[in-house]
Amino acid sequence: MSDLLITGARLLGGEAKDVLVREGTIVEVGTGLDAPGDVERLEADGLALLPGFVDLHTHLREPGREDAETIATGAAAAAAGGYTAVLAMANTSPVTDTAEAAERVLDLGHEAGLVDVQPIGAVTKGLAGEELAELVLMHRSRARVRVFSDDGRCVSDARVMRRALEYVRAFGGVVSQHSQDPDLAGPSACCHEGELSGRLGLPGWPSVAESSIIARDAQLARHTGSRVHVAHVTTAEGVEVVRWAKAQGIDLTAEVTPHHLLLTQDLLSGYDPTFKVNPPLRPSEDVEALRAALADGTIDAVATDHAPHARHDKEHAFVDAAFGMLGLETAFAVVHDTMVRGGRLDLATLADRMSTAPARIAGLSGHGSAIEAGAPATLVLVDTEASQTVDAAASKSLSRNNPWHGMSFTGAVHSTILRGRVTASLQGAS
Ligand SMILES: NC(=O)N[C@@H](CC(=O)O)C(=O)O
Ligand SMILES: [Zn+2]
Ligand SMILES: [Zn+2]
Repeated sequence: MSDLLITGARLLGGEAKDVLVREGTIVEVGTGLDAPGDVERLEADGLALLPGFVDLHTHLREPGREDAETIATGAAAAAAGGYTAVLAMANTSPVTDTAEAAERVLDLGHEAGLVDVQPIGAVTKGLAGEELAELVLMHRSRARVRVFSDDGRCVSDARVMRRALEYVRAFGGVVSQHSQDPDLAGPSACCHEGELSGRLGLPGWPSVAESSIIARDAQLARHTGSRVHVAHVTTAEGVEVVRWAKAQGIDLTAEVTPHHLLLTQDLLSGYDPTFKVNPPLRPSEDVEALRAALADGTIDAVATDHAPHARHDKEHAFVDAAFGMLGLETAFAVVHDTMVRGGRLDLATLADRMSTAPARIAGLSGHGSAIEAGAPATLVLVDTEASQTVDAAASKSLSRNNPWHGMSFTGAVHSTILRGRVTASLQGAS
């Protein structure tokens, strides 16, 4: 591998520096650096250099639904979005509930070679919510699984959740919970419960279905001395419970999606299934609470919940369409435009929320590191001035359920670098 010299990049949006990379590792950060011999140059004047993004919540559809996404196409979308690692949710077919299944996902990620694909293990066998999956064997496998989730479904049985937390505590694992009390918000609930759901005649999904599960899980985390991560928090009530739990010293972290940071429930009035997602889009007061919580650190991380779906699963009447939207390629633009240009976050804090914090939550080494000599060259260059209009047809994803199509944002990923290798660039992957 040739050396790589990145010149003139603003580190975390601050001072301009040159970064010299050898054998995938940063060897020098300074000014006026030069490298003799075989060196690939990346002129980064005016661009900002951040640690590569880490997505705690990605749905790749392999195995089982390779018509919607494969590990290779999802990895390409991730690299285009500035990601250097993604955690692949377990709700595939078959479910990632064994050591072999987890190793298979890991190996397919290696073959694709564009981002580190770290499998998430199911909490329960077949996501059925009853019998625990092979948590310890998945952890001991080559995949070293540390994050477990039945995402798509809530681990609603408190006894099962308690036992899962006891098991993962032994090796520093974490349970990522899809917080949706199925008795309060059943499988057809698809619109925030309120005046709008009544007017549209759509089954309601009340905020308390989220906040009550977060509260219960916080209590279980305290009781077991274990760790819970709240997937896709979407409501002001949910944020309030997360804030309370942290104030008690409970080991709990939370993530928010780009779509819940920007889009609101009003988009549902046209019954366009592109905007059908679980949990549903919420009113603007919730969006405001989520932005404030991400800014003040109550919410630790941004996670995409990238959820590709084939046309024939999405193009139905609203109530019958699949839940979920694409997110990997647009996450930085949406978060930058909403939070950084919105004056709520600086670039260094964005890097924490999109890289350092998620890497820490997932226990993923080699990602989210400080940009200094000795660290892996796992980085993203972003252009904070570039404006772009999203074109669904240009996506690397196999699916087209893109709620951002036609929208314009300021902020774009310029190049993604995984251990010294450019995995995506504005000009296409090299
Ligand atoms: N978010 C979604 O709307 N859908 C996810 C499942 C999930 O994250 O709950 C999916 O797998 O399609
Ligand atoms: Zn979910
Ligand atoms: Zn999900």
